Amino acid sequence: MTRSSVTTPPPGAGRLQAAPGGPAPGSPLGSHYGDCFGCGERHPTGLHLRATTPDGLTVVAEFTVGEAHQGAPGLAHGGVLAAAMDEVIGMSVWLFQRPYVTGRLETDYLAPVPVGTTLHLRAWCTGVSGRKAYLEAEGRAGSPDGPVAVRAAALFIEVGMEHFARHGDAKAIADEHHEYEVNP
Ligand SMILES: CCCCCCCCCC(=O)SCCNC(=O)CCNC(=O)[C@H](O)C(C)(C)COP(=O)(O)OP(=O)(O)OC[C@H]1O[C@@H](n2cnc3c(N)ncnc32)[C@H](O)[C@@H]1OP(=O)(O)O
Repeated sequence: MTRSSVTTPPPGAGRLQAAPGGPAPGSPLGSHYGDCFGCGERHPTGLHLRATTPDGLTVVAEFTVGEAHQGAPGLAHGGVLAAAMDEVIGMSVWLFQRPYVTGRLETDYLAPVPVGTTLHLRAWCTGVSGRKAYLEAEGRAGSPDGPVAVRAAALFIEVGMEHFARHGDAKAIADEHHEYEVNP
């Protein structure tokens, strides 16, 4: 991965620890919002990522490229592939058990991805320093051992739930996240 200094953990950064109350190894990770383009089951043309954590520390998911995801005819749009990277990395909020948002996302495209291809996605955390979490992801074509078609490195920033209430749809957040206190 060609990552920049912004997405490289600084010396002394901590490692991701399994959060108390976090998902057990083998658990499915739910959608954080039904209308999310990345994971929402209600989104008509979204990515419909379904994720699990094999070990409580990493996230794996699958995304099948559809007609609605094309850039060049018959091939996945690069922005859609970046969205898949963002989403599988973003699923790590379930491991942290705290809300984070993307601050920076860097993507390497290694091979074109035809419509109909299932990308096997994996995301892992490379370090945590204060509010900053450093994460990477890869998408392999066809199988978990297939060729790497896309890679990403990201800096995520921890926010409070009030971030979503203040800037977004406070009622939708409250409806889908009863376990959090939201103070718009
Ligand atoms: C309910 C759960 C929902 C989960 C959703 C997951 C969905 C998937 C992930 C997404 O797509 S999130 C949507 C896309 N991202 C955004 O909309 C974020 C927009 N940006 C912001 O809201 C703010 O810029 C942000 C919260 C990230 C930071 O603002 P703050 O005022 O809270 O913090 P600040 O600007 O002081 O930055 C904190 C630190 O992070 C650093 N930082 C922030 N953004 C950065 C950036 N882009 N590049 C490099 N460094 C960055 C910043 O330099 C600083 O470093 P230091 O502490 O060392 O000084």
